[in-house]
Amino acid sequence: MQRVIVLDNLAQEGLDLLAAAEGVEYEVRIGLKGDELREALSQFDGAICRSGVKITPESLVGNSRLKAIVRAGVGTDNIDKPASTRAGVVVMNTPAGNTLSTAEHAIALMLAMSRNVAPANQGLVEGRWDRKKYMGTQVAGKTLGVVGLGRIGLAVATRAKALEMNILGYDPFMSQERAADLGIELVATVDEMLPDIDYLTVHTPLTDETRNLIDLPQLERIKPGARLVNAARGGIYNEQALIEGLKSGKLAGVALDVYVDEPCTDSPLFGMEGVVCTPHLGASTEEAQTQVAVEAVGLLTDFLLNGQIKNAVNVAALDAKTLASLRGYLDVAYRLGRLAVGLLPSGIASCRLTARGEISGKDTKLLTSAFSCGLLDGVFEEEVNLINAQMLLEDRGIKLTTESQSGMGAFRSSLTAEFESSQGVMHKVVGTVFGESMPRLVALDGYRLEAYLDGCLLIFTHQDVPGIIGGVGNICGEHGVNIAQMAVGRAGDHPGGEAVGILNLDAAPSAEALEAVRQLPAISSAQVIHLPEADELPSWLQG
Ligand SMILES: NC(=O)c1ccc[n+]([C@@H]2O[C@H](COP(=O)([O-])OP(=O)(O)OC[C@H]3O[C@@H](n4cnc5c(N)ncnc54)[C@H](O)[C@@H]3O)[C@@H](O)[C@H]2O)c1
Ligand SMILES: O=C(O)CC[C@@H](O)C(=O)O
Repeated sequence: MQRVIVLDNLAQEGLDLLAAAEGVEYEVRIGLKGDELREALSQFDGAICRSGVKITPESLVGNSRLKAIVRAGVGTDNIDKPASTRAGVVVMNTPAGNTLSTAEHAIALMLAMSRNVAPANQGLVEGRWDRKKYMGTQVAGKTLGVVGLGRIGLAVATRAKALEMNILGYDPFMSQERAADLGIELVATVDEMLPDIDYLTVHTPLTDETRNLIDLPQLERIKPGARLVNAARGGIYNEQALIEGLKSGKLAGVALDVYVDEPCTDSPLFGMEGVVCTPHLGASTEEAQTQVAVEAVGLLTDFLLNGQIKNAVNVAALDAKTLASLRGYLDVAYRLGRLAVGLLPSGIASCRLTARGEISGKDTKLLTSAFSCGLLDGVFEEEVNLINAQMLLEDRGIKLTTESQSGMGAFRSSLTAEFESSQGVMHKVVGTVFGESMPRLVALDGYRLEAYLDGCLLIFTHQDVPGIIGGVGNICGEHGVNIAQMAVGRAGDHPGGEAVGILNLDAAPSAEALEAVRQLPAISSAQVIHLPEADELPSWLQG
């Protein structure tokens, strides 16, 4: 049973879907923080939240169960993404469900601010008929600056055009042509638009570039009497600068839905003339909440039940079809990682994974992650998976590079892993898939062979002389160890040189048997490496 925790208010339609999902059970626990949140998260496989709960690094400490957090909404700034990735937790969001509602809210704030809707209403509530006091301003014919022309920014621009406003836009990821098609005049910097705008609205995420995008220096440049709207994220406008801009008269109005610290119930901006504020209501419509809740539940159940990753913000997308088509090679990559650790048990400093043939056109990042999982499995208390493996490898300073070569070589597809210890000991192994799903080792340190890539492997190097296989086979027989398959490989086509042998054994040989193999004349080294059987594979590899 997959257990899901709902950490913020979620529309009933989403909860109904969770209740109906087979193999899933859920609990709603709102308002958690600190130790309570950490303990709760450790008992669930998936979590759904909005912007209320804060998923901090501390809240994920020691958590080996949680696999995914889905944000029912756009902004994931309340979820620590690096900490989630490190903990192997995929973070997904529902980016489109609340676009129109938020755009409408930005427009509503702009109009309410222009026509003094909030104070005029308050005047009536207090018994005043103040028709002179609340002289407004018309938006038609005015210029609106839109910073951030993504989903919401464009929806705001379209609506503002319908209100007969002129639109100046700024977004480094928008082309002149596309902007012109939408009737937006694109400018090269925010500074450039400031002297020309009557209204400004921002629709970017809060990042290092957008934090304090509008501060005192920008207010110097802005057209006197400008009105500012923020329904994106608190902090894009510097709140202190807004206060000073209003006090000096440089700004005629400010409309905010979002704040630096939320919840925010006490701000010097509240009650100032020209200011209208709402408590983060952009997405608070029945339509938006139903849509994001339904989408969030779909994303989480698809992931927990089928391994499908969509709308992830900390890892690449992974649909069920890609996962199925790659499963055989993910398995080989994982096993080559395990084999690498077996061959270099004292530690690996760097490795290179090369995908050859048909597989080179597939998602090599995923193959690299699977190989990294093989390298690190069992090293940490937490589960290592496709989400966190590469980051954990980087944390430990292990260099891993990936290459793709479209040429096929001897196999339609193969994966080559080369790895080196910090003492300079190197190995090179090549794996492929036989049939649909049979992982095979087809080369070891330049020796061509064909060995199973699972269970117990007895690997020995020897002089290529008669009697070696017989000698090793006799020792196994004497010690009651059954040989499932054997493979020998020589470096070139000529006998008599160095060779390698691999026996796939049904059980691990005793230390005594291994020592007896080592003592055979012409054997130069022998070691036993355990690779996982099908039922020992990590959950993400089990189909
Ligand atoms: N008030 C609410 O309830 C509410 C609801 C939904 C979304 N939001 C917020 O609205 C914002 C926009 O959401 P969206 O769905 O449109 O996101 P989006 O990803 O579709 O668009 C963001 C745009 O910002 C642009 N951008 C990034 N950095 C920029 C920069 N330095 N300067 C200019 N443009 C930059 C990007 O190129 C992108 O086009 C987000 O911060 C989101 O969290 C708020
Ligand atoms: O959950 C909410 O209501 C806030 C939504 C909004 O800030 C978002 O980023 O999607």
